[in-house]
Amino acid sequence: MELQERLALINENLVEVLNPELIQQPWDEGRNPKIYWGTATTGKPHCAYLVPAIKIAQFLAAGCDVVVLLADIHGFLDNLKAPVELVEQRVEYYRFTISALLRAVGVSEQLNNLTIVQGSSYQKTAAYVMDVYKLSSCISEHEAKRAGAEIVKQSDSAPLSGLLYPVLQVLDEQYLDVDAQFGGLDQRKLFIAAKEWLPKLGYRQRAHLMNGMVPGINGGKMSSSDPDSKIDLLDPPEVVNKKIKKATAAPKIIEENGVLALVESVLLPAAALSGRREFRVSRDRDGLEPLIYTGIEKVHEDYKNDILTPQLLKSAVSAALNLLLVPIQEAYHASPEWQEVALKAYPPPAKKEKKVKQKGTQHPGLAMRNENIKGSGPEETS
Ligand SMILES: N[C@@H](Cc1ccc(O)cc1)C(=O)O
Repeated sequence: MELQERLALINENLVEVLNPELIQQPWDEGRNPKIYWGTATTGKPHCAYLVPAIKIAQFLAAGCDVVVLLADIHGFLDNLKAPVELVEQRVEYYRFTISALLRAVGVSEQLNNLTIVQGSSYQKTAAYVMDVYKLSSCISEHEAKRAGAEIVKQSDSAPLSGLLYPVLQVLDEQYLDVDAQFGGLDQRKLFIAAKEWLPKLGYRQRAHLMNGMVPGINGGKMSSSDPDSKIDLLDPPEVVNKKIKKATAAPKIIEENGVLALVESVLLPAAALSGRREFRVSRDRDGLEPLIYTGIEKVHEDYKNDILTPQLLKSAVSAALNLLLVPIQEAYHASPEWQEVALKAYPPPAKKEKKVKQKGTQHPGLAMRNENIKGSGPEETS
């Protein structure tokens, strides 16, 4: 592949790249650029994870070396989104899910230029920990807070660990020995911090590659705590169909349309990876020829003109998404280990006892017992 072709594949669908020259430089020096993507092992990965998975497939296809970081320590640094006692199971759940996800977009795990690394495997070494202390002493509390503002959950009584979160993420670039970090646009403040902070310890700056955020299927932010705003990778077809049917997709309006966003950032690029960039909308029910799209521009145009109606769009998106999820769900159902880890990593909420109406003085102490039952379920994560 020509260099220009490789760079085009790396940059496809990215919204911003900082220091792009650092991607090309390794090739000039006769080696492959090494790019990493990190994910904190918190809530169950959902459909939006298809976006980084597709980018990773493209980086590999362009001849880059890729590291996927399962950031387990980050999982609890951020407000205990993954409670400490569940962290190990969450990493295993992510390992199964991310591997299946990558296979679903055509990445073979046998590739020797793809490595999956668990954060705690090196983030507890003496050298790394010493660098955490050193870096913490050269940046201000304010800078650490600003760097994590869009990623770390903000609250009035935020734990100190939220300030360490960006420090560790920045050091990961050095310790994973990469040329670039890839992530969503929400990582931007942290990426800028990495550029500024690494040289303070005498380490080199890295390139940063950012993809746009995929809106939730309700048009707003995709949130793990609102099950209707996102589609779980293991949601069976009927659930996917139901969620998409309920999704916001105003006729003729392409802005904030989460269903159209799925076509643009997931379905078309995934189809391209499998060899044919095509999004097909069946119109059998109306006895018409299918609409076949090879790019998002025409999809938008037809949507604005109501040739592609919300109803047609939704059923085509459901069908294509379900097809993409088949291999992931097959892998899950074929793996008792994965199923077992799912239960341990995300224990079903403890059943709440039925609240009994207080009946005056005949039942003393009841109010207090009911108070104690409150909040006994496991942590909600996002
Ligand atoms: N900040 C990333 C996770 C991450 C953690 C550590 C890293 O080194 C890189 C990425 C997220 O929001 O999911």
